[in-house]
Amino acid sequence: MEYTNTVAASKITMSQLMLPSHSNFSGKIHGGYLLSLMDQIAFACASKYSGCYCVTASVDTVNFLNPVEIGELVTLKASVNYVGQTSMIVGIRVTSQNIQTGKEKHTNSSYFTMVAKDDKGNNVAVPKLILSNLQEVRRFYEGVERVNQKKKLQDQEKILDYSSPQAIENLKNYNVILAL
Ligand SMILES: CCCCCCCCCCCCCCCC(=O)SCCNC(=O)CCNC(=O)[C@H](O)C(C)(C)COP(=O)(O)OP(=O)(O)OC[C@H]1O[C@@H](n2cnc3c(N)ncnc32)[C@H](O)[C@@H]1OP(=O)(O)O
Repeated sequence: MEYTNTVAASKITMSQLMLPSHSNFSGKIHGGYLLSLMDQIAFACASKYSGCYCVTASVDTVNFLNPVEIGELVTLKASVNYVGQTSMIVGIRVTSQNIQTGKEKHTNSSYFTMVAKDDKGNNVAVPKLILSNLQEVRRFYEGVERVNQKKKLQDQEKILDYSSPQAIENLKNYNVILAL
């Protein structure tokens, strides 16, 4: 029988009350703490989907859209959006709610690439992803695009000769002073 799983089966929601011990010097919740929560839910989501221990291979841009206050309830939602052979892209959305007023704000979103491992630490194949609706199809194609963009960026980094006369000349378009 084919080794499969659904997006729905990968879904996880996690909520946590923000305590004073999670705050930074300005009294807001520390961004690093939120990143750690995002890594935890990415791990849980990928492990739940694949049935394996998983490691974080990469974290895409994480924008901090709104500060989180002490006493707010932070909720993270995650699902597997894309699978390769051994990797999975987990989409994560973070919101924060003032419990007294009920007012909710979107604080972060990001995509974590997780890789499944076997007991010996070797990368291992993940289940084929069953896409059950058009939203899941859209998210899958967004994952395809992320993988392609990353490959393109890696190729460009290999091609760029930063010491070429053109590259040196081009620096005048930036806010830098060349002092070699
Ligand atoms: C025993 C039970 C205990 C339970 C206890 C629970 C504790 C619960 C605590 C929870 C807390 C959270 C826990 C989080 C888990 C960590 O925090 S893990 C720590 C941080 N991460 C690491 O240490 C990973 C270290 N790196 C590696 O292991 C390997 O380099 C990697 C990332 C798996 C890549 O494997 P590789 O063999 O070098 O490379 P390769 O075969 O080219 O790539 C394999 C796949 O990864 C993809 N990939 C590789 N690099 C990248 C990249 N940079 N970007 C995107 N994709 C990539 C490839 O495209 C490929 O995808 P597929 O085509 O197979 O789908």
